[in-house]
Order: sequence, then C-alpha cells, then structure tokens
Amino acid sequence: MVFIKNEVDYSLYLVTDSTMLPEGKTLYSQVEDALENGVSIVQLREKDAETKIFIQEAIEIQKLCQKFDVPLIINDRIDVALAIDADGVHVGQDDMPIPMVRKLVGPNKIVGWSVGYPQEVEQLAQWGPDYVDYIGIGMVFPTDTKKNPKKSPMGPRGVARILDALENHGVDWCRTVAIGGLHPDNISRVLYQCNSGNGRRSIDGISVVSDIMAAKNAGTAAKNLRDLLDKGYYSFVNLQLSISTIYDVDFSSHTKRFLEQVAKNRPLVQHITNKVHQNFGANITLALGSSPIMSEIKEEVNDLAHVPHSALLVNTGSVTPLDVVKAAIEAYNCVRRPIVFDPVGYSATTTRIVLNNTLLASGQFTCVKGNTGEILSLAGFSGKMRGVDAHDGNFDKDILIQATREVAFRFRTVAVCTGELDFIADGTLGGTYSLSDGTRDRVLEDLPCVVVSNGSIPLMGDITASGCSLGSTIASLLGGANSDENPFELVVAAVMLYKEAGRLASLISEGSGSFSVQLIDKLHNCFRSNPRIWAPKIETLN
Ligand SMILES: Nc1ncnc2c1ncn2[C@@H]1O[C@H](COP(=O)(O)OP(=O)(O)OP(=O)(O)O)[C@@H](O)[C@H]1O
Ligand SMILES: Cc1ncsc1CCO
Ligand SMILES: [Mg+2]
Repeated sequence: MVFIKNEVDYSLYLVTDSTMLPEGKTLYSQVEDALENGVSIVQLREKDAETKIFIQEAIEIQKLCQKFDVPLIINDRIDVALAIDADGVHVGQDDMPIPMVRKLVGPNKIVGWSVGYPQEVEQLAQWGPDYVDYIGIGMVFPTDTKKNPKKSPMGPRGVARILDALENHGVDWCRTVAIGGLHPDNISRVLYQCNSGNGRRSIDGISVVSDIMAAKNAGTAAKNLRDLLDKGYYSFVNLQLSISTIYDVDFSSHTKRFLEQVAKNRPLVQHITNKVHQNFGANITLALGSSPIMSEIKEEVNDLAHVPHSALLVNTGSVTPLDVVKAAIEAYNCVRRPIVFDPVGYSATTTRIVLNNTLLASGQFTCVKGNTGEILSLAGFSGKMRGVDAHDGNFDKDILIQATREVAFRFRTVAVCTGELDFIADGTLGGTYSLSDGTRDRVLEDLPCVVVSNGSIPLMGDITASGCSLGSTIASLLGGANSDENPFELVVAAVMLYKEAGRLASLISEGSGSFSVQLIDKLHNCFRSNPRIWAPKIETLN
C-alpha cells in the first residue's frame, strides 16, 4: 500500500511492546482491538525480539493494518521494513543516520525520527522535505517504557519549543506526534498546552504504548483515547471557560457578586506557601470570608481537594518537598478545582527555575501570578532576578503586556503581572484545542488583556508577602464562585479588590507596619461598610 504522505493520520499512534501484554492477550489481539477503536497508525517496536520472530510478527500485524487501511511503521530495523515492504520506518537519534535510511527505503516510505531538542530541528531544515516525514517529540513525561532514558522529561513546554523551532525554520512538511508518559489523565492537557507560539501549529497526534498494550481491554483503552482526541475541549476547572466579553463594564458590581458567593459558599483555600506568607495569608483569606488551611501533607490533599468549593494556592517562595506539591496539583486538577500558582523568585537561582518549571509542567493552573521580575523571566524576556522582589527597573508597559500575554498563552492560563499597574491576560482560549492547526490563528495579540490602575501605592510594595496574599485573594474568589462564573473575570475582580483595599489602607496608615493591619481591615470591610467607594480603573486592551 502506498500512503499519500500528507494524508497520513497520525492522531492516535500506537507503539507496540510485547513485554507488557496482560494475561490472555497477544500482540495480535491487542493491536486488532486497538485498530477497531480508532488507532490510526501502528509502529512495531520489539526491542528484544529475535529477527525471525520479529518478521513473523511483522507480517501478521501488516495484514491486520492493511485490513484497517492503517500504515505500519517498523522501529529501527530497516532490513525488516524492506523485507516485508512495510509502510515506513522509525529511527532514533542514535540509530542509522536519516540520509542513509532514506536512501535504503526510497522516496515513498514514511520515515520517522525521534527528536528531543530544538537544535535537532535545524538538521531537519537542512535536509529539507525529502527526508523525514514526521518526528516523535519526547519524552514528554517520565515513563517506565524506556528502560534507560537518555533525556529528561520536557513537559508540554518542551514540546511547544520544538513546535516553535519547526515554525522558525519553516519545516512545514514535517508532522509531529508527542510521546512519553501520555495517559488519559494528562492527554487533554498536553493537547491544550502544546502549540507553537505563533498559534499556527499544534501536534498532529499522540503516541502511546502501555495505555493500550498493557490494557486488559485494549479496545476500550483505544476508544477512550480516541474520544479525548476528538473532543477538542478541556474542562480543567469547574467554572465557565468561555471567553469573557464583559470585562469592560463596571467591575464593582461583579466584585460585589463574587464576594457574596464567597460568603455563601465559604471556599476552603489550601495554601502550600512560603513561611513568610503563612500567617498573613491566613488572615487575608479569613478577612474575605473564606477559610484558609495551611497544609503540606501528601496524605490529605485528596480529602481537601474534595471539599466543596476548594481551591489551591501553590507558592514556591520557600521550597516544599516536590512530591507533596505535585500530589496536590494532581488532586485539584483531578476534581477540576482551581489552582493559583505563584512562582516566587522564579529566576533568582537555577534551583528555583528547575523547581518552578517542574511544577508548571505537572498540571493545569487556572491562574499564574507573579511580580514583574517573575513574569518577565517566565515569559523568557529577561535575565536573572536578584531575589524574590520585583526588578528595580521601570519596564515599558508594552513589554509587560506582552510578557503577561506570553505567560497566559504558554500555560493556557489567566496570567497576572503585579506592580504599580497590574496586567491580566486570559490565555484559556475557552478551554479548546485542536490537532494540527494550532490555535486557529488566534495569536498573542488577540488574548483578552486588561490593565488595572489605582494610583501609586508604594506601601503595597513595602510589606512582605503582599503579592503572595494577592494569590490568597484570587484563590478565594475562584474557590468561592458559582460554576457559571468566568475565571478571567474572577481574577480581574480579585486584583481590583486587592488594589482598592491597598489604596484605602494606605490613606490611613502611618507606615508599613500599620499598613499590613489596615490592609486586612479594608479587605474585611470592603462592600460591607461602604460599597460606594471604588476607585480602581480598568483599561481594556481588546
Ligand atoms: N507602587 C505600587 N503601586 C500600587 N500598587 C502596588 C505597587 N507595588 C505593588 N503594588 C501591589 O502590591 C501587590 C504586590 O505586588 P508586588 O509586585 O510587590 O508583588 P511581589 O513582589 O510578588 O510581593 P511579595 O513577594 O512580597 O509577596 C500587588 O497587588 C500590586 O498591585
Ligand atoms: C521574603 C521571602 N522569601 C522567600 S518567600 C518571601 C516572601 C515574599 O515573596
Ligand atoms: Mg511574589
């Protein structure tokens, strides 16, 4: 069979492994069940099989694939692929060089290559369109399938970097599948987050091994994956993800409504936060009418996530054991409860960059909030931070807007950048994703974005953990909201409310000490004592 190359369907790419078959199942029966339920391409990968057995298996699987009109790719063994006239071959970086592979298999076969770094894309560009038809990008997450992995997991952001490299080098002929540790609990998120920065391309498919090969019912497993691919919508939080259009109206009425919901629903905000922030953050949370719980125990994250109107604040200011934070992120994502992430001192040290990146790769966040230094470095715009405080420099407003949008887009989140002006961008794209064609030409400049101002309030920067407590405020409003509210509007309201409390507190404070106390009072009394006082302004960028 000759497949028209740019019509090959890479969407659900099964890689076989006979070493993990469950009792009573064969390689043949698993592949057959998978093909019946939506697998669109098969790679025979039998690292330990002897040649004769491998060929026998290949011939059997080939007949099966032909029945379903699905291409069969052979891993590594060019000789086997040629001997049985398979549809293509897949080789890794340490296998036979691509030009030799192409010379041996001829122009019509599908050639796939494993790619782990953006630099490898330069090589693809040099070879041009006649060499590699698709690349397997990975590994995305840790996996047991690779015995001695040479690469460390790249996460969705690593995949996005490779998609960027493909775009930058004009490698438009090459299709992509993501591979490594992909399972039903993370596939929607990978599809949602893996896009090139220009919005023009997303991955063409996902590649799975164990989820199908080790499944007791490979048919159900394949069907489940097929449904995720076709769904096009990732409902990661129990709120209304449609794109908000009403953020340029009077926000004081929204804020009042959100605070009433907090009062009624009494959200429980789990804080995994730095030691400096703990007491202040707990008091700010209580002042708003929500309940804080400072908990860093792995055993209870599930119970806490299941409490009605739970929300999680992850603040990496003083470092909590990674496994605890990851377990908490997983637990809240699993029940679709909001998570606010505050990457404190993101680029101050290499340790912090690695830690924050690891956590950012481990889940889906409803909001990512940072000061200018954190957001600029997260967006890849600037060098090292000196510590946990924002940059001293006065940054151009346009640069901060761009950085905030970049973070929002990359992490598919509502991003907040704080300072005298606060910038908020909505990168959630209504929770939608699609294979291959990126974000359907929606680009950074299209993301809804607002700038919140309320005059200069230097005292807000003069107390420690004021940014951290904005995180508590955002988490309280997100947690307390009814499910028909929109996360972007909730975050905008939280930022405005906090800014206004800061302004009112600063009017009656003698210095930073009394300011801390007054800030708590003002949040406590907002909309209770004098609902008419509301000064913050909002500038809508689109
Ligand atoms: N000069 C200022 N004028 C008005 N508001 C400010 C000013 N500086 C900071 N803020 C407000 O104070 C809060 C904290 O912002 P900042 O950028 O200082 O955060 P941060 O550095 O993360 O704080 P921390 O790490 O101490 O918790 C935000 O709500 C921000 O809007
Ligand atoms: C001072 C400090 N150090 C680590 S976290 C933190 C709180 C403000 O970000
Ligand atoms: Mg901060």
